[in-house]
Amino acid sequence: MCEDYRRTQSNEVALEQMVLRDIRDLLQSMGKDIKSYGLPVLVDIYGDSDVEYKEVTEERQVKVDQEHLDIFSRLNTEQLAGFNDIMDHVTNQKSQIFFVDGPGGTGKTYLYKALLAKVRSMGLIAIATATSGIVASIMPGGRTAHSRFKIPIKLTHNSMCSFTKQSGTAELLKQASLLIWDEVAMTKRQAVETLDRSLQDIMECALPFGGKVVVFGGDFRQVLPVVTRGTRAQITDATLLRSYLWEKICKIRLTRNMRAQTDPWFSEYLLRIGNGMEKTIGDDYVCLPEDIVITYTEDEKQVNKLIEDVFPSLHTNATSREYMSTRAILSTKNEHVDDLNDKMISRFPGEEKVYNSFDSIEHDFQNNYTIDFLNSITPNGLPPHVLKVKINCPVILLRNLDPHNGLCNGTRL
Ligand SMILES: Nc1ncnc2c1ncn2[C@@H]1O[C@H](COP(=O)(O)OP(=O)(O)OP(=O)(O)O)[C@@H](O)[C@H]1O
Repeated sequence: MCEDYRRTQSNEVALEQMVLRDIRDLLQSMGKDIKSYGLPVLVDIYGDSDVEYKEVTEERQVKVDQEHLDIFSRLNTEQLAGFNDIMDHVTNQKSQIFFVDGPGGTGKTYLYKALLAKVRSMGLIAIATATSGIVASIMPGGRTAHSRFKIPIKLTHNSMCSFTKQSGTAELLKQASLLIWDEVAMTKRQAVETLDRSLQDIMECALPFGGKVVVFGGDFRQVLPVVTRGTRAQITDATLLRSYLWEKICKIRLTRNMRAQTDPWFSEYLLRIGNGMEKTIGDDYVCLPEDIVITYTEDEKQVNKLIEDVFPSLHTNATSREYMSTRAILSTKNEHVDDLNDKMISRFPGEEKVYNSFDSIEHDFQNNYTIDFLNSITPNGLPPHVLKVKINCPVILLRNLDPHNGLCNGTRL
């Protein structure tokens, strides 16, 4: 960064300020504050107020795609009813919370895109958020809910979002006509309740979310909030379903699977599993139909068959974007993912580049953890000690590097 600026700026002090400004912008896009990192002081020539209202300017600059405006004419009956109801509340500034309830593939994201485009095309502010960075990046101007609303990591029954009433975030929220939060089923209800309290505070209005039109979406058949070592009852208790807000929410139900339209049997089968209606063995296991199963054997043969079925003729197709972006092997455990990655990368054509991580332990004066041991473990969210890559092989980010430009945890490149 510094070297880039050095070409046009020789004054060291000015150079340092330019780099600091860039770092501040990057951190701000991830909802963080440069002041927390002990860096040299940034002398802001524009003054603090300009910086704070950057959130509003940025939001107003989100482009409205014609393609997203055109979605309106393609909405199915259920989506259209939801769209009209929400837009009625937005245009008439009537306070309401909605929950778009639909199993995977019923067009929830499709509906949000239509709403965002419509509200923004009217010159109003619509805020798009999701619980995970990857889903947030699918919506134009999308950000994770935690970063956009500055929700604290540690939540209690009376916690508040960490923005002040005078901040740019507060100003943005005050001006917003519509707030969307997707994948809310994965979020602890305390996070949603924190936003409710904070909005009531900044709007000085005792209505839910300070009188805003808020659209939640998600699917309780999919992933639920993570409660470390939590029991089933504790996990259920952490969901929005158990919040005081739930009964105040207007539900919009989507039932028509738009993704699997060509395979109605599969979409109905998925729905039966999600609704707990498919026969189970023991408590949790469902019986998969034989034609979608590769029988397990101890040797490597079946894993190789799985790879060949999903990635046929890999050598000839490895450089095809269409081929690589339309297939994936999912696994429930990281150790299986590492194993599959190893096999896939050795099959992938091209020269292999190997990168090793540098691991060390702080304050381990007795040398309890040897380097070999550190190298042998792959903690959640970190790549393995030996990372092998090849030109054109897909990679998935494990960090939110630049969410504003779509580089989030989970982005596939
Ligand atoms: N009315 C529609 N007309 C045509 N295509 C649609 C319609 N609604 C949704 N789709 C398409 O169906 C697919 C699934 O939609 P979408 O991703 O919005 O579903 P979702 O409910 O958000 O799914 P998930 O819960 O898995 O994220 C997408 O490819 C989308 O473009």
